[in-house]
Amino acid sequence: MADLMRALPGTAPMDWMAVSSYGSGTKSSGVVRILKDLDTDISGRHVLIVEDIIDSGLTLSWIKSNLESRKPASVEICTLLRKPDVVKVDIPVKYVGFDIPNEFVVGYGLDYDEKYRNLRCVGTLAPHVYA
Ligand SMILES: O=P(O)(O)OC[C@H]1O[C@H](OP(=O)(O)OP(=O)(O)O)[C@H](O)[C@@H]1O
Ligand SMILES: Nc1nc2[nH]cnc2c(=O)[nH]1
Repeated sequence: MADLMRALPGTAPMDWMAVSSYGSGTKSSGVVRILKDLDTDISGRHVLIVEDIIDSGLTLSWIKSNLESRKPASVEICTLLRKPDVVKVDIPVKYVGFDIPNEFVVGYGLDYDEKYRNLRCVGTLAPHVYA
């Protein structure tokens, strides 16, 4: 997020939502839980959702509908990483950093069971780590 903000030409107010559907696994549970909601009223505002990764698209599809129910002026999506499965759900993503293969990745903020977020790169884990 800090890297994105440094790359923007102007300033934009930011707010955070924390949601989880993966928990401590590498497969989506299919249930999205809000761990922390926005503090800002977004009605009438132009909203850019910033995601780290879109995999099945389930999380974003849920977040987008949830935010749209709050009557913003517009909702667009930006993601650092996008996996191929997301084509199965119809989510228009305005800004994509990298399209990546269908593998579970960690690093640069992405975790496996709350580990590896601190890696400066994005990479895959050796299979024995999941076992
Ligand atoms: O497109 P999807 O298949 O829904 O996956 C994408 C979501 O998965 C990750 O969150 P995650 O649920 O892993 O958060 P957590 O690690 O805190 O459980 C990531 O931050 C996205 O929000
Ligand atoms: N850490 C991590 N979380 C995810 N959530 C959905 N896909 C992924 C992934 O590849 N890595």
